Amino acid sequence: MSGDSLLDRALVRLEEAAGHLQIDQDVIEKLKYPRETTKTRLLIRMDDGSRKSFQAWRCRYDDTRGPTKGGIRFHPHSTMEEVETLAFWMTFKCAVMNLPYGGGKGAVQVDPHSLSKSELERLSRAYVQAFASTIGPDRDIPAPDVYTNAMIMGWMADEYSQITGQVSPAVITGKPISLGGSLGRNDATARGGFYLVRNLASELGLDRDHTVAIQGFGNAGQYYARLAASDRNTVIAVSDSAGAIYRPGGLDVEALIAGKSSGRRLIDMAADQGAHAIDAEELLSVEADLLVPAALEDMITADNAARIKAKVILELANGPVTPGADKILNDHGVVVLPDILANAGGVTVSYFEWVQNRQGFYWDLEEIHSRLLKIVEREGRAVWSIAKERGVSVRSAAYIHALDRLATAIEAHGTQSFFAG
Ligand SMILES: NC(=O)c1ccc[n+]([C@@H]2O[C@H](COP(=O)([O-])OP(=O)(O)OC[C@H]3O[C@@H](n4cnc5c(N)ncnc54)[C@H](O)[C@@H]3O)[C@@H](O)[C@H]2O)c1
Repeated sequence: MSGDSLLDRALVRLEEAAGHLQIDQDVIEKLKYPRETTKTRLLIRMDDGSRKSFQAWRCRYDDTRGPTKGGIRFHPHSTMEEVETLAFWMTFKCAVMNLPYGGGKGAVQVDPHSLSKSELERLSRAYVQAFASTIGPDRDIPAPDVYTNAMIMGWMADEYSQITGQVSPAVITGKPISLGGSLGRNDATARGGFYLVRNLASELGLDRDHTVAIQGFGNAGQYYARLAASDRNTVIAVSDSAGAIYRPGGLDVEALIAGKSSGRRLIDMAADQGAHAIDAEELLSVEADLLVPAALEDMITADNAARIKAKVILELANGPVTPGADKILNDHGVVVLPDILANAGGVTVSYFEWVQNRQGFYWDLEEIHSRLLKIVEREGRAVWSIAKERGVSVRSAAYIHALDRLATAIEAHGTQSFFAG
């Protein structure tokens, strides 16, 4: 665990948490490595008749607490190590929320924007053909991640049903509503984070009308902006991959969302909003009470952490703060609400989708929201109490909470597998 890869850095959190619990070394040994990672190349026919192949992976990191669960990412820079790290985080995220799942993740190394819609469909179906015996409603349940969406999940569910000869909507979550998707999945990640902040607001020192800066204006970022604005918070800065805009008096969130859906970049909307276009990096250091990273990993590092002025960071993205940055933020009194808790609303509503598919009875939106609220408040409070009682960061507390559950489950499974091989 001495290296500096993404997975090494993720494992630092495991070691830290283990130091606070009386845990058998066997448990740590089991959680240090993925259970299985399958790598393959997907060969598809392109529209011009040529054939092209793409590297693809599926990792089932740990299934002690239930079938593995985690999204599929389509990204040109995806690597096996990234997939395994994301699967590790999913293992802990499901445990923090007490969902009956282990952690998994998948990816295809592709720039999906370079494919036509029919090429994208062939690639999505090829993924399921390749991993048909890995995934399954009781084995491994994918979902959307960066650059994948409900349409892709619909194609994948359909392909799986054709292969197995059965309608199996519970094999995948994040599907279109017409194919068994759940109400409330679209904004679930942002909503979970929003409920967490609202519930802990007085402990965090955030007033009702606090100011917010959001890095990344995709699914998670846009929905967070909308929820925050509707609760009288003021969204003062937002960024996408092209740059950031800042208006101390507040931005018109709905106009920005409408502009993004018609393909405009945020910086092109600065003038309409009376906002300044600023460098993407500058967004991190604006005078906002709450900073919401909602883009990609490793955005807040030891190089820029000291410039952050926010009191609280809500990690809607996975892994946006490096361990080096964590230390600086901690020293500066910035509270980080960690990804495995802050963005777990998405997997929680995915869990609701799976439950509804299996029972064949569908809930209304009010029921989804109230069940999500209950789980976020229960686990958020539990994590906060651990942080206060033990005098540790909220991140360490979330890992301690999750590791305790994982260790109990690993021990409950018994030791037979230790002797089998
Ligand atoms: N969508 C979910 O349900 C969900 C659930 C859990 C975690 N997450 C995590 O949230 C993050 C965002 O996911 P998403 O679904 O919103 O993705 P998305 O693709 O919809 O949006 C990503 C956004 O980040 C922006 N971006 C990329 N690079 C940037 C940079 N350098 N600076 C500023 N902005 C940049 C993009 O322009 C885009 O606006 C990821 O880390 C993902 O793993 C998402």
